[in-house]
Order: sequence, then C-alpha cells, then structure tokens
Amino acid sequence: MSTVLKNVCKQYDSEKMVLNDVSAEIQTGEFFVIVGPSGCGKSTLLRMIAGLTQISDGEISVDDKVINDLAPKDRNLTMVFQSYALFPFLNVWDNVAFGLKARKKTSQADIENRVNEALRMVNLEELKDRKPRELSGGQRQRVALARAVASDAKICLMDEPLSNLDAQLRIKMRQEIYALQRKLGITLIYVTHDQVEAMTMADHIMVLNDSRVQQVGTPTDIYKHPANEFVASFFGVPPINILPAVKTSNGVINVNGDFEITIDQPVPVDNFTVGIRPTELIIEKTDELSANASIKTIEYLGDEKIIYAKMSNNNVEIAVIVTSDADFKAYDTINVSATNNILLFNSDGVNITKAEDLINA
Ligand SMILES: Nc1ncnc2c1ncn2[C@@H]1O[C@H](COP(=O)(O)OP(=O)(O)OP(=O)(O)O)[C@@H](O)[C@H]1O
Repeated sequence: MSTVLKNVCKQYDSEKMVLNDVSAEIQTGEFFVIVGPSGCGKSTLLRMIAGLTQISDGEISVDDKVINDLAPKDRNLTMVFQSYALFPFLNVWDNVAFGLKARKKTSQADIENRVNEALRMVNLEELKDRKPRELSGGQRQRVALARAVASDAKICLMDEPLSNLDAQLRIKMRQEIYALQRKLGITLIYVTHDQVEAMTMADHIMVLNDSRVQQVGTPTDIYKHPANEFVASFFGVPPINILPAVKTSNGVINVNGDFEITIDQPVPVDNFTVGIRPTELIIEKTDELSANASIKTIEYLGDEKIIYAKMSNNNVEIAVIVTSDADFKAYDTINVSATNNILLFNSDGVNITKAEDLINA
C-alpha cells in the first residue's frame, strides 16, 4: 500500500518544465519529506498530489488506484498550508470542525468526539473559544494541525507548516508533528526548504533541484551516500567542502595543490573533485613557510568552533569544525590535511565514491 508518483511532469502554460519526470514511492504510514531550494517545484508537486494543480504528464496513484483526475475532496487527504488557512470569523473549535461538518457524512456526536480529541492532542482545549486573531503563531499552527488530526484522511500533506514560526517554536512544533504522525500512523508528505527539518523528521527524503529528483533515500543514506555534489552540499552545516583534486599515484590524490590524501579505492584519472565534511578536515598551527592556509574568521558554537580559512592555492575557502577548546585565532597560519573519509565526484558532479566502474577498472 503506497502513494506512487510515476514520471510526473509539470509545465505551467508555455513556461519551462517546473517538474520533470518525478518518480517515487511513498509507503503508507511513513513520514516523507520533499526538500529543495526555493522555486524547485516542491509546492507544485504537493498541490498535484492534493489535486489542486493539474499534472501535465505522468501518473499519481494511491493504493494502486490512479487519482490523476480525482477531485481534491475525493482523494481522502488533508492539507496543512504555510498560511494555516484558518477562517478568521470562526473560533478554534469551529475551525477544526469545519471540514467534518462540510462533508455531512459524519454524525454530530462523532464530530464532537473527534474535534475534542484533536484539540486535546495539540493542547488547545483551553483555547477552543478563541478566534484565530487571538492566538499566537504557534497556536494557530496547532489549530491547523488539529484540523488535519480530526479528519479521518489517511494522507496528510503539509507545505512548509513551520516557516512562519520563530526558531525555538519551530523546534518544538517539529517534535510535536513528528510525535503526532507516529501516534496517528498517517502517511505524512511534508514540504520544506530546511535541510534540518528534513533530516530530523523524515523516514525518507526526496531531494528536488532544477525540476528533477536528485535523490530519494533515508536521511542517513542521503548524508553518507549523496548521489551528487548538489545533494552533498545541501545537507550539513556548514556545507561540505568541495575541492578540486588530481591523482598523483595509485591511491594518492592531491587536493587543491595543497595536501595529499591516501584513499582506499581506485581513483579516476580525469578531472574530479573531493567532498570533505568540515569534521573531516584536520588543521594545526604552523609557521608561515610550511602553512597551506590561513584563518579568516572563527564562529563559536558552544561545544564547537567553526574555522573559516583560505587555502594558499586559488583562494579556495574551507570550513573546519574543531572542539571549542582548540586554540586558534583569526589570521593564524595553519596546515590543513584530511582524513580519508571523503567523497569523490566526477566532472558532472556525480558521486563516484566506491563506484563499481572504478573498482572494476
Ligand atoms: N500558477 C503558476 N503559474 C506559473 N508558474 C508557476 C505557478 N506556480 C508556481 N510557478 C512556478 O513554478 C516554479 C516552482 O514553484 P513552487 O512554488 O512549486 O516552488 P517551491 O519549491 O515550492 O518554492 P518555495 O520554496 O519558494 O515555496 C517557480 O518557478 C514558480 O514561479
């Protein structure tokens, strides 16, 4: 049982393709996150699943039934928008009950039970008589969530539901949405541009960019085995360092003309780049003559420091994470090297770390 997107495409009028050949399988009961930079087509894809936007080509099916031409109300799903979409003239209770009442299929007693239970689950029982304007952003978001909880839809779609909240509330609501999804066992398809939200909540993540799916996988997969340079750079703060490299001898590569790494895999001959996470770079203070980089700025993050440095060749900038007691300051000259826990990308940006064709070469 699942929601399947098969070669889904979208083109608005004569504009360029907004979504090109999008395919994925979303399992029933999973937390599925669609993530990507602004304008990559996330909301369009969600709206197509909801039936609010027509698809140009391809197929969307739920439990083996194609739903391309089904009206939104017949799709057995509920949607939480970024703007919450609450009715300003209705109080909290009536906002949550609205969809159930409109469907006319549910008895009054059932409506009351479900609305009360939904309000209890999102901790809003006390505020049930208030109007949306008398609520904080987080409370409004909870009303929108309660509405989704009260419906008996098996699939819930959320479009950047936390983007209007401050950082602390976002973390709290993130945990609440995650707990609710687990408790209710619904399929949740969640759109965000925030890689941390994607990483912390998803069972599976779809990464979109340039109108195409870059990768679908678990958070661990996506972080450890990114399909390409884009995915590698999208996840991780600060982002992975992407540096030019050349092969010097078997198993040894020279990075940016600055330092060498011995790796345990065959190395491509032509142009390639290496991806090194900020935790995998090693730095030590040294005198100017033997230095291959100098520190520009340092950010203190409590337990850690992020060191931003400039390599001596090509003005390439790097970010390194060190423990907060490491003794570095701006303008120090340093020697940079790296562990061999790195990624290799070919000239098209495709991840070729441990690629079969290299191993068999
Ligand atoms: N109704 C429309 N008519 C024409 N073009 C549209 C329409 N809706 C969206 N687009 C275009 O489609 C592209 C994808 O938009 P969409 O809103 O799906 O992206 P997004 O990834 O959700 O972006 P954001 O994170 O900024 O909300 C954009 O270039 C946008 O301008």
